[in-house]
Amino acid sequence: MLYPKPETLKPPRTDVLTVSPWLAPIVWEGSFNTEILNNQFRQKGWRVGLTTFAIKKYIRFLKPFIETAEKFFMVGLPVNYYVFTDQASNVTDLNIIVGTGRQIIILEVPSYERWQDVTMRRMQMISDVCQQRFASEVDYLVCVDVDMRFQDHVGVEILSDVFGTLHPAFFVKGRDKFTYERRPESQAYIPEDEGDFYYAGGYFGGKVEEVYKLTNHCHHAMLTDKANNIEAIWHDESYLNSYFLYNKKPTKILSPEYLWNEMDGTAFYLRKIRFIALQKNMAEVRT
Ligand SMILES: CC(=O)N[C@H]1[C@@H](OP(=O)(O)OP(=O)(O)OC[C@H]2O[C@@H](n3ccc(=O)[nH]c3=O)[C@H](O)[C@@H]2O)O[C@H](CO)[C@H](O)[C@@H]1O
Ligand SMILES: [Mn+2]
Repeated sequence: MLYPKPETLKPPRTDVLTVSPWLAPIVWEGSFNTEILNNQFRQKGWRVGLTTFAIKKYIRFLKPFIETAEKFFMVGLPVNYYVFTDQASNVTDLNIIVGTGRQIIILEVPSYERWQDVTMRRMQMISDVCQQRFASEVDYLVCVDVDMRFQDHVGVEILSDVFGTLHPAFFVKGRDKFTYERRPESQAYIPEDEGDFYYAGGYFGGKVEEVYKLTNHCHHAMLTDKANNIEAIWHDESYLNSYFLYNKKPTKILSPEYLWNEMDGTAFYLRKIRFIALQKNMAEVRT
Protein backbone atom coordinates (compact mmCIF):
# COMPACT_ATOMS: atom_id res chain seq x y z
CA MET A 1 0.00 0.00 0.00
CA LEU A 2 1.32 3.41 -0.94
CA TYR A 3 0.76 6.32 1.36
CA PRO A 4 2.66 9.39 2.58
CA LYS A 5 5.39 8.02 4.88
CA PRO A 6 6.60 9.96 7.90
CA GLU A 7 9.81 11.88 7.31
CA THR A 8 12.46 10.36 9.53
CA LEU A 9 11.81 11.51 13.10
CA LYS A 10 10.06 14.66 11.93
CA PRO A 11 6.80 15.07 13.85
CA PRO A 12 3.74 15.74 11.66
CA ARG A 13 2.35 18.20 14.23
CA THR A 14 4.55 20.55 16.22
CA ASP A 15 1.85 23.07 17.20
CA VAL A 16 0.00 20.83 19.64
CA LEU A 17 0.66 18.18 22.28
CA THR A 18 0.33 14.76 20.67
CA VAL A 19 1.09 12.47 23.58
CA SER A 20 0.25 12.45 27.30
CA PRO A 21 2.80 11.88 30.10
CA TRP A 22 1.62 8.24 30.33
CA LEU A 23 2.12 7.85 26.56
CA ALA A 24 -1.49 7.99 25.45
CA PRO A 25 -1.66 9.48 21.94
CA ILE A 26 -3.71 12.66 21.52
CA VAL A 27 -5.53 12.37 18.20
CA TRP A 28 -5.20 15.34 15.83
CA GLU A 29 -5.72 15.66 12.10
CA GLY A 30 -2.41 15.01 10.38
CA SER A 31 -1.23 12.44 12.93
CA PHE A 32 -2.86 9.29 11.50
CA ASN A 33 -3.60 7.47 8.25
CA THR A 34 -7.22 6.35 7.98
CA GLU A 35 -6.54 3.70 5.36
CA ILE A 36 -3.96 1.87 7.48
CA LEU A 37 -6.20 2.00 10.52
CA ASN A 38 -9.27 0.79 8.60
CA ASN A 39 -7.34 -2.17 7.22
CA GLN A 40 -6.18 -3.18 10.70
CA PHE A 41 -9.71 -2.78 12.00
CA ARG A 42 -11.31 -4.87 9.24
CA GLN A 43 -8.75 -7.65 9.74
CA LYS A 44 -9.77 -7.94 13.36
CA GLY A 45 -13.48 -7.93 12.46
CA TRP A 46 -14.25 -5.48 15.25
CA ARG A 47 -17.73 -4.06 15.73
CA VAL A 48 -18.62 -0.60 17.03
CA GLY A 49 -21.61 0.60 19.04
CA LEU A 50 -22.54 4.27 19.33
CA THR A 51 -24.65 5.03 22.40
CA THR A 52 -26.74 8.12 22.91
CA PHE A 53 -29.69 9.23 25.01
CA ALA A 54 -32.86 10.88 23.75
CA ILE A 55 -34.96 11.44 26.84
CA LYS A 56 -37.89 13.84 27.08
CA LYS A 57 -37.40 16.85 24.78
CA TYR A 58 -33.94 15.73 23.64
CA ILE A 59 -35.65 13.35 21.23
CA ARG A 60 -35.74 16.34 18.86
CA PHE A 61 -31.96 16.03 18.38
CA LEU A 62 -31.95 12.35 17.46
CA LYS A 63 -32.75 12.40 13.76
CA PRO A 64 -30.09 14.95 12.71
CA PHE A 65 -27.64 13.21 15.07
CA ILE A 66 -28.02 9.82 13.34
CA GLU A 67 -28.35 11.30 9.86
CA THR A 68 -25.06 13.15 10.20
CA ALA A 69 -23.46 10.06 11.79
CA GLU A 70 -24.43 8.17 8.64
CA LYS A 71 -22.37 10.65 6.62
CA PHE A 72 -19.31 10.89 8.87
CA PHE A 73 -19.16 8.26 11.66
CA MET A 74 -17.27 5.03 10.87
CA VAL A 75 -18.22 5.29 7.20
CA GLY A 76 -18.14 1.91 5.46
CA LEU A 77 -18.05 -0.02 8.73
CA PRO A 78 -20.85 -1.77 10.60
CA VAL A 79 -22.32 0.30 13.43
CA ASN A 80 -24.99 -0.37 16.03
CA TYR A 81 -26.72 2.79 17.18
CA TYR A 82 -28.00 2.23 20.72
CA VAL A 83 -30.65 4.80 21.48
CA PHE A 84 -31.68 4.99 25.13
CA THR A 85 -35.07 6.66 25.31
CA ASP A 86 -38.20 7.00 27.40
CA GLN A 87 -40.31 7.16 24.18
CA ALA A 88 -39.59 4.08 22.08
CA SER A 89 -42.59 4.48 19.76
CA ASN A 90 -41.72 8.12 19.01
CA VAL A 91 -38.22 7.03 18.03
CA THR A 92 -39.65 4.40 15.68
CA ASP A 93 -41.96 7.05 14.19
CA LEU A 94 -38.95 9.18 13.26
CA ASN A 95 -38.30 6.61 10.52
CA ILE A 96 -34.56 7.12 10.44
CA ILE A 97 -32.95 5.16 7.61
CA VAL A 98 -29.44 3.76 8.08
CA GLY A 99 -27.08 2.06 5.64
CA THR A 100 -26.29 -1.62 5.11
CA GLY A 101 -24.60 -3.26 8.09
CA ARG A 102 -25.83 -0.51 10.37
CA GLN A 103 -28.85 -0.68 12.66
CA ILE A 104 -30.70 1.32 15.28
CA ILE A 105 -31.43 -0.49 18.54
CA ILE A 106 -33.89 1.18 20.86
CA LEU A 107 -33.43 0.63 24.59
CA GLU A 108 -36.36 1.79 26.68
CA VAL A 109 -35.26 3.40 29.96
CA PRO A 110 -36.88 5.49 32.67
CA SER A 111 -36.73 9.25 32.67
CA TYR A 112 -35.79 11.41 35.64
CA GLU A 113 -37.35 14.69 36.65
CA ARG A 114 -34.15 16.70 37.12
CA TRP A 115 -31.93 17.11 34.06
CA GLN A 116 -28.93 16.53 36.30
CA ASP A 117 -30.25 13.05 37.08
CA VAL A 118 -30.97 12.36 33.41
CA THR A 119 -27.35 13.12 32.48
CA MET A 120 -25.81 11.32 35.50
CA ARG A 121 -27.93 8.18 35.25
CA ARG A 122 -26.50 7.53 31.79
CA MET A 123 -23.56 5.92 33.62
CA GLN A 124 -25.85 3.42 35.33
CA MET A 125 -27.85 2.67 32.20
CA ILE A 126 -24.77 2.12 30.04
CA SER A 127 -23.14 -0.13 32.64
CA ASP A 128 -26.34 -2.18 32.98
CA VAL A 129 -26.42 -2.92 29.26
CA CYS A 130 -22.69 -3.69 29.05
CA GLN A 131 -23.06 -7.16 30.47
CA GLN A 132 -26.58 -7.80 29.13
CA ARG A 133 -25.90 -7.15 25.48
CA PHE A 134 -23.01 -4.88 24.54
CA ALA A 135 -20.50 -7.58 25.45
CA SER A 136 -21.96 -9.99 22.91
CA GLU A 137 -22.85 -7.48 20.18
CA VAL A 138 -19.89 -5.09 19.88
CA ASP A 139 -16.19 -4.76 20.68
CA TYR A 140 -16.00 -1.00 21.16
CA LEU A 141 -18.45 1.54 22.50
CA VAL A 142 -18.53 5.25 21.75
CA CYS A 143 -20.73 7.14 24.22
CA VAL A 144 -21.81 10.66 23.29
CA ASP A 145 -24.36 13.45 23.85
CA VAL A 146 -27.26 13.68 21.42
CA ASP A 147 -27.46 17.48 21.08
CA MET A 148 -24.67 17.31 18.53
CA ARG A 149 -24.05 16.98 14.82
CA PHE A 150 -21.25 15.26 12.90
CA GLN A 151 -19.71 17.38 10.18
CA ASP A 152 -16.41 15.71 9.34
CA HIS A 153 -14.68 12.32 9.46
CA VAL A 154 -14.79 10.36 12.74
CA GLY A 155 -13.30 6.90 12.25
CA VAL A 156 -11.47 4.04 13.92
CA GLU A 157 -8.60 6.36 14.90
CA ILE A 158 -10.63 7.19 18.02
CA LEU A 159 -10.76 3.59 19.27
CA SER A 160 -8.59 2.31 22.10
CA ASP A 161 -9.03 0.39 25.37
CA VAL A 162 -10.47 3.51 26.95
CA PHE A 163 -10.60 6.97 25.48
CA GLY A 164 -11.59 10.41 26.69
CA THR A 165 -11.94 13.76 24.94
CA LEU A 166 -10.44 17.13 25.75
CA HIS A 167 -13.19 19.58 26.65
CA PRO A 168 -13.12 22.39 24.05
CA ALA A 169 -13.53 25.15 26.63
CA PHE A 170 -10.47 24.15 28.66
CA PHE A 171 -7.80 22.93 26.29
CA VAL A 172 -5.96 26.24 26.12
CA LYS A 173 -6.70 27.26 29.69
CA GLY A 174 -4.46 26.79 32.68
CA ARG A 175 -4.94 23.96 35.14
CA ASP A 176 -6.26 26.44 37.72
CA LYS A 177 -9.27 27.13 35.45
CA PHE A 178 -10.35 23.47 35.26
CA THR A 179 -13.78 23.09 36.86
CA TYR A 180 -13.05 19.84 38.70
CA GLU A 181 -15.01 19.08 41.85
CA ARG A 182 -13.09 20.85 44.64
CA ARG A 183 -14.97 19.73 47.76
CA PRO A 184 -13.04 16.95 49.53
CA GLU A 185 -16.35 15.46 50.71
CA SER A 186 -17.19 14.41 47.14
CA GLN A 187 -16.08 11.19 45.48
CA ALA A 188 -15.18 13.34 42.46
CA TYR A 189 -12.73 15.50 44.46
CA ILE A 190 -9.56 16.63 42.73
CA PRO A 191 -7.16 18.90 44.68
CA GLU A 192 -6.04 22.26 43.20
CA ASP A 193 -2.62 21.17 41.99
CA GLU A 194 -3.69 17.91 40.37
CA GLY A 195 -5.17 16.87 37.04
CA ASP A 196 -3.59 16.59 33.60
CA PHE A 197 -6.51 17.49 31.35
CA TYR A 198 -10.14 18.48 31.66
CA TYR A 199 -12.23 15.85 29.88
CA ALA A 200 -15.75 16.36 28.55
CA GLY A 201 -18.62 14.32 29.94
CA GLY A 202 -20.18 14.01 26.52
CA TYR A 203 -17.64 11.84 24.68
CA PHE A 204 -15.86 8.76 25.99
CA GLY A 205 -15.62 5.10 25.12
CA GLY A 206 -13.45 2.06 24.65
CA LYS A 207 -13.64 -1.72 24.82
CA VAL A 208 -16.91 -2.89 26.35
CA GLU A 209 -15.15 -4.21 29.46
CA GLU A 210 -13.41 -0.87 30.06
CA VAL A 211 -16.59 1.13 29.48
CA TYR A 212 -18.26 -1.12 32.02
CA LYS A 213 -15.54 -0.38 34.60
CA LEU A 214 -15.73 3.35 33.91
CA THR A 215 -19.51 3.72 33.97
CA ASN A 216 -19.93 1.40 36.94
CA HIS A 217 -17.30 3.33 38.89
CA CYS A 218 -18.85 6.72 38.08
CA HIS A 219 -22.34 5.53 38.92
CA HIS A 220 -21.27 4.20 42.32
CA ALA A 221 -19.28 7.34 43.09
CA MET A 222 -22.45 9.30 42.36
CA LEU A 223 -24.54 7.02 44.61
CA THR A 224 -22.08 7.42 47.48
CA ASP A 225 -22.25 11.19 47.08
CA LYS A 226 -26.03 11.06 46.94
CA ALA A 227 -26.13 9.14 50.22
CA ASN A 228 -23.97 11.91 51.69
CA ASN A 229 -26.17 14.64 50.22
CA ILE A 230 -23.61 15.97 47.82
CA GLU A 231 -23.69 16.19 44.02
CA ALA A 232 -20.53 16.86 42.04
CA ILE A 233 -20.38 20.28 40.40
CA TRP A 234 -20.57 19.03 36.80
CA HIS A 235 -22.35 15.76 37.53
CA ASP A 236 -21.18 12.76 35.48
CA GLU A 237 -18.41 14.90 33.95
CA SER A 238 -16.84 15.44 37.39
CA TYR A 239 -16.89 11.72 38.24
CA LEU A 240 -15.43 10.93 34.83
CA ASN A 241 -12.56 13.38 35.39
CA SER A 242 -11.62 11.87 38.74
CA TYR A 243 -11.85 8.33 37.33
CA PHE A 244 -9.49 9.20 34.52
CA LEU A 245 -7.06 11.03 36.79
CA TYR A 246 -6.77 8.42 39.52
CA ASN A 247 -6.54 5.53 37.11
CA LYS A 248 -4.26 7.37 34.64
CA LYS A 249 -6.78 6.00 32.30
CA PRO A 250 -7.35 7.20 28.88
CA THR A 251 -5.19 5.04 26.65
CA LYS A 252 -6.05 7.51 23.89
CA ILE A 253 -7.19 11.12 24.09
CA LEU A 254 -9.31 12.83 21.45
CA SER A 255 -8.46 16.41 20.58
CA PRO A 256 -11.22 19.06 20.55
CA GLU A 257 -11.63 18.34 16.81
CA TYR A 258 -13.86 15.52 18.07
CA LEU A 259 -15.98 17.71 20.31
CA TRP A 260 -16.34 21.37 19.48
CA ASN A 261 -18.66 24.11 20.54
CA GLU A 262 -19.04 27.30 18.51
CA MET A 263 -19.27 29.19 21.78
CA ASP A 264 -15.58 28.50 22.17
CA GLY A 265 -14.87 30.38 18.92
CA THR A 266 -12.24 29.06 16.56
CA ALA A 267 -8.70 28.04 17.31
CA PHE A 268 -5.43 28.02 15.41
CA TYR A 269 -4.82 24.36 16.15
CA LEU A 270 -8.11 23.13 14.69
CA ARG A 271 -7.70 21.72 11.19
CA LYS A 272 -11.05 19.99 11.32
CA ILE A 273 -14.24 20.32 13.32
CA ARG A 274 -15.73 16.85 13.29
CA PHE A 275 -18.51 16.86 15.87
CA ILE A 276 -20.14 20.03 17.08
CA ALA A 277 -22.58 20.99 19.83
CA LEU A 278 -25.88 22.49 18.70
CA GLN A 279 -26.82 25.72 20.37
CA LYS A 280 -29.86 25.10 22.53
CA ASN A 281 -32.11 27.05 24.84
CA MET A 282 -31.10 25.24 28.04
CA ALA A 283 -34.04 26.44 30.10
CA GLU A 284 -36.58 25.42 27.48
CA VAL A 285 -35.17 22.02 26.49
CA ARG A 286 -34.43 20.86 30.05
CA THR A 287 -37.95 21.45 31.41
C1 LIG B 1 -20.64 17.97 25.30
C2 LIG B 1 -20.50 17.61 26.73
O1 LIG B 1 -19.43 17.25 27.18
N1 LIG B 1 -21.63 17.70 27.48
C3 LIG B 1 -21.65 17.45 28.91
C4 LIG B 1 -22.08 18.72 29.66
O2 LIG B 1 -23.31 19.34 29.40
P1 LIG B 1 -24.43 19.59 28.29
O3 LIG B 1 -24.97 20.94 28.50
O4 LIG B 1 -23.96 19.31 26.92
O5 LIG B 1 -25.54 18.48 28.76
P2 LIG B 1 -26.87 18.08 27.99
O6 LIG B 1 -27.97 19.02 28.35
O7 LIG B 1 -26.59 17.91 26.55
O8 LIG B 1 -27.17 16.65 28.67
C5 LIG B 1 -26.34 15.54 28.39
C6 LIG B 1 -27.10 14.49 27.56
O9 LIG B 1 -28.08 13.84 28.37
C7 LIG B 1 -29.21 13.52 27.58
N2 LIG B 1 -30.40 14.24 28.09
C8 LIG B 1 -30.29 15.26 28.97
C9 LIG B 1 -31.43 15.89 29.48
C10 LIG B 1 -32.71 15.47 29.02
O10 LIG B 1 -33.79 15.99 29.41
N3 LIG B 1 -32.78 14.47 28.12
C11 LIG B 1 -31.66 13.83 27.63
O11 LIG B 1 -31.78 12.94 26.79
C12 LIG B 1 -28.89 13.91 26.13
O12 LIG B 1 -28.30 12.82 25.47
C13 LIG B 1 -27.90 15.03 26.35
O13 LIG B 1 -27.09 15.28 25.21
O14 LIG B 1 -22.12 18.43 31.07
C14 LIG B 1 -23.08 17.42 31.42
C15 LIG B 1 -23.07 17.31 32.94
O15 LIG B 1 -23.52 18.52 33.49
C16 LIG B 1 -22.72 16.10 30.75
O16 LIG B 1 -21.50 15.59 31.24
C17 LIG B 1 -22.64 16.33 29.25
O17 LIG B 1 -22.24 15.11 28.62
MN1 LIG C 1 -24.89 18.21 25.32
